[in-house]
Amino acid sequence: MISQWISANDEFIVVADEKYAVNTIGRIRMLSVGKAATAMAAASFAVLGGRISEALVITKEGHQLELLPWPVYDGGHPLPDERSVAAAQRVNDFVRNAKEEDLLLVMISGGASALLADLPDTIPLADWRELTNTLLRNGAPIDVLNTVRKHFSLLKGGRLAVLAQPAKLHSLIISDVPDDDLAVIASGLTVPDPTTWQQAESILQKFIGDWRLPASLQEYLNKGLNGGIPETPKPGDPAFERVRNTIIGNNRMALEAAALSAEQLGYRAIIHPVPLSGEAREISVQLLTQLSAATKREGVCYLAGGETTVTVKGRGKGGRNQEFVLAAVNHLMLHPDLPCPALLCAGTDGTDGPTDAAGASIDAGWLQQVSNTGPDPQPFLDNNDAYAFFEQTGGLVKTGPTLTNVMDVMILIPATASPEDEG
Ligand SMILES: O=C(O)[C@H](O)CO
Repeated sequence: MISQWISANDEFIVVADEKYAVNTIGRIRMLSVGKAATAMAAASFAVLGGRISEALVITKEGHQLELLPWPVYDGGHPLPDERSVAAAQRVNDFVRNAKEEDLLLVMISGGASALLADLPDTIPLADWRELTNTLLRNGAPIDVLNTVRKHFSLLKGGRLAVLAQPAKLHSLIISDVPDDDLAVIASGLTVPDPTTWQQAESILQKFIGDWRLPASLQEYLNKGLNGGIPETPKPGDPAFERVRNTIIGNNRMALEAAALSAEQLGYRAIIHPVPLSGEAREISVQLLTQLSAATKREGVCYLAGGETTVTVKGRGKGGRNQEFVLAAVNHLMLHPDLPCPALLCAGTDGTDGPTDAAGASIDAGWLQQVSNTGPDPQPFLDNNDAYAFFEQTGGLVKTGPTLTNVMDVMILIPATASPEDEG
């Protein structure tokens, strides 16, 4: 994707629809952050090579690529850790003190919000981790989570772009959020932020449940609400006049590529019209019921994308994709009259929750065997322990890090469907 969006000749560096005249720009510097950071950096290097005078790459552990000519640092994910604090400091040092003629290329992909813990001085990392964990476990969707992140931050919510002034800044962005909302992806590092302290407060009231905000966060919130901490920069802020943000990849592109593959295999591919969102176990059953009504269609492959959430009530291990498939298994076992489709649900980044699996998959043969020999999926579902269930039954999908990140993909082939070409 990068090579479609960046090109260079003796006169111009072209980034998306922006032409930067070589004789007017000084240094070209690059910051790449997120789960796709190393792949994006390597692809940019392939196009721009030595024209990039300096680069900083921040990614998740295990998402490294060898042979990058620049330093690559890890941050913690899904919960930020000390590495995320150091990474944020590095980013801060890297982008400030820019010169007017500099061009800062920023490669952004999902995961960056946790990889950078750009916390104000008064907020200890431990408090921040606890808050992030609580919001995640209580099923906060990404736009909600990132509204909070942007307000307790030194770089998010467009502040990185403000820090980089007066340089020209161009971000190329891979979206891993619903509707490709620029202000939500990676907490909108280079995008003006329409959200407010008041919204952050209502979200906290709604999503932290019985947990009490630690004093450091409560004090910071109160200060924000009372005007003691400036709001995030808003749309229309002149600081963004020299800033461009371009989305170069998203979930829809992955679904279209999957549809093409399915059609090459002889299926008729149908892309689900709405992105998946909501509680994984509920959406899974809704979709099964809806699509099983359509099982008379021969040779169909349904594809859906999006990102569900899990409200964690148990103590098990899993991720939203594994829980989605586990809920389907449970439903199918409770309704043996329903034909079992082939179903796969996985994160395109290769990681589902805090596990080493991308997701899970089942088919009729697998279900038959598990129905005969157990275990019963219900207790695993009650304990949010999808990983253990699929580990025992052989349903985990493991790809390892894919070095990209465009949310999740679900593939469902109804029981009666078969490819035109059996081969
Ligand atoms: O990093 C993040 O904020 C999420 O992956 C969404 O982009």
